[in-house]
Amino acid sequence: MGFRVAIGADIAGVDYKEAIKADLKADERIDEVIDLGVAPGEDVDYPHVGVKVAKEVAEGRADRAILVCGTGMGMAISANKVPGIRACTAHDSFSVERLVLSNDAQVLCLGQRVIGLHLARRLAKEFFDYTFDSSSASAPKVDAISAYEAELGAGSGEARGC
Ligand SMILES: O=C[C@H](O)[C@H](O)COP(=O)(O)O
Repeated sequence: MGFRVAIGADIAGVDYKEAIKADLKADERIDEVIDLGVAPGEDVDYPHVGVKVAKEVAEGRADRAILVCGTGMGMAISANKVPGIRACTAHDSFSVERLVLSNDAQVLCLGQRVIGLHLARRLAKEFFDYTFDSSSASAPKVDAISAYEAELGAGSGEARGC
C-alpha cells in the first residue's frame, strides 16, 4: 500500500506546493494526495494551514505531509504543536534522509523563499525514499521525545482541569 500524503502552503509557498502536488500525484509510491490549501491566490496565515495539515496526519487520515511557506520554519513550528507530530524544515538531501531515519518525522517543511524549485521538488521526492526502522538505534531517542510529550501533555491537561 502506498502513502497517503497531506500537503499545504500559505501564500508564500503556494507555487511550490502546486508543483510538488503534481509530482506526488504522478509518483507510483503515493496512493492519495490531500490538498488542504491554500488555493492559488488565497491568503490564509501559515499557522492555520500547518495545524490543519498536521491534524490530518495525527488523526490518521494521512501517513505523511509536506508543508511549504516562505522559509518552512513557521509551518514546522505550527505543525509541531499538534501532539504526535514531528515536523522540520530540511533543505538538503542528508537532512531529509535523517529527518525520517533518525527522527521518524512525518512532516517535511520547505521554504519557497529559500531554495530553488528543482531542489524543493527533489527533496519532496526523496522524503518518500525512506522508512523509519523502529528497531534501529534511533528508536529509543524518538520514544524519549514521545514520552516527554505525553508527560508534558498530561501535565497541561491536568492544569486545565481536563
Ligand atoms: O515562517 C513563516 C513563513 O515564512 C511565512 O510564509 C511568512 O511569514 P511572515 O509574513 O510573517 O514573514
